[in-house]
Amino acid sequence: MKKRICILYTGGTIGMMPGEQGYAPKPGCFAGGLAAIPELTSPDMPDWELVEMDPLLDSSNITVHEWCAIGQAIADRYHQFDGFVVLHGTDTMAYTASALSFMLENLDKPVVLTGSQIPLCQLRSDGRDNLITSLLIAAEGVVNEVSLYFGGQLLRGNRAVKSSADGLQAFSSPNYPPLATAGVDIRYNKSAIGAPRVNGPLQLAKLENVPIGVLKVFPGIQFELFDSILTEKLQGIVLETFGAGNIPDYDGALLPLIQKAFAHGTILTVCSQCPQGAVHIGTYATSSGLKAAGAVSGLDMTTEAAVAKLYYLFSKGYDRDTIKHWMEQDLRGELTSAR
Ligand SMILES: NC(=O)C[C@H](N)C(=O)O
Repeated sequence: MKKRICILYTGGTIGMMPGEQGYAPKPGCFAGGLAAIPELTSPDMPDWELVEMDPLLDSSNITVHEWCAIGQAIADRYHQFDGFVVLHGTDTMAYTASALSFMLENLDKPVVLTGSQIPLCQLRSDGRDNLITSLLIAAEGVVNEVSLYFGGQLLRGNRAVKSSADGLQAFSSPNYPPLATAGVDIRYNKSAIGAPRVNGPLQLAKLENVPIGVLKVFPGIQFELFDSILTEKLQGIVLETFGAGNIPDYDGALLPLIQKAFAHGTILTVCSQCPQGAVHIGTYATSSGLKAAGAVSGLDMTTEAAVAKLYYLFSKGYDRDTIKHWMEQDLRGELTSAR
C-alpha cells in the first residue's frame, strides 16, 4: 500500500511570489505551483495531500501561536497519514522544528520540515529537491522524529541552525551528526537516529507565550543598560555566553543583575556563542558568578532549542526547580547529557 503524507504549507520562500514590496506568500496559489512539478505524481512518490495554513507567513512572523496551529494540524490528522512534511520559511525553521519536537509528545511518525532559499516559481529553485526528498524520507518512515531536510542533509530538528543566509545548504547541526544524507541514494545514519521515545498515544503539548528573553554578551557590554528588562515578569532568559560559558565580570556589573534575576526566580540558561561544543559552567573564574546564581547549563543545546524548551517546560506548568532540572536533561535528543 502506498504511504500517505500530509504536506502542511505554512509560508516561506518556497511558495512565495514576487510582489511590490518583495517576495511574499500568496494564499491559494501553492497548489498550482505543486501541479507544475511532474515528479510529484510519479508512481514512486507516496500519495500526498496539501493543507494550506492561514495566514501564510514569512517565517520571521511565526510566533508561539503558529507553532500551536502547526502542532494542532498534525495532531488532528495524525491517524490519517503516515508522515508529515511541513513547508516553512528558513529564517525561523530551526526554532519551529525545536518547538515541535517538544510539543509532539510520543511522536512515532516522521515530521520533516523543509523549505527553500529560491522560490519554486524560479528557474533555479532548490525547493523541488527539498520537497521531493522530504516526501520520500517521510514515506520511508525510518526517522520517526521531528527532522529538518535541506540541501541534501536530514538533520535532527532540535539540533539544526540556519547557518547560511544565501547558500543552498543553509542548515547545519554542529553538535550532532546528520540523520541521513541524500546523494545518489538516501543514506540513513542509523546510529544517530534515536529510538522512538513513545509512552502512549501522541499528545500535543500546546505552548503559551511565556515572557522569556535571549541576551548575547559582547566585549564592552554595559550590563546596567539591561537592568530594566530583568523584571519579575521575565520568567526565563537564554544567555549566549563566550566559549564554555564565560561572561565578562569587569566592574562587578553583571553579578548584581544575575542575583536580581535569581531573586525574581528567572531561569537563567547558559548557552554558548560557539556553534560547536558545550557549556561547562565553573571551569573558568569568569563563569563562577553564573554558577553561584544557580544558572542552568544549556550544555550543547542550540539557542533555538533552549528557547523552545523554556517555552515548553513553562507551559507544562512545572515549578522552577523542576524546570531547572529538565533544562539540563535530554528530552528529545536536543542535548548531549553531561558525563
Ligand atoms: N528562505 C526563506 O524561506 C526566507 C524567508 N524570509 C522565510 O523565512 O520565510
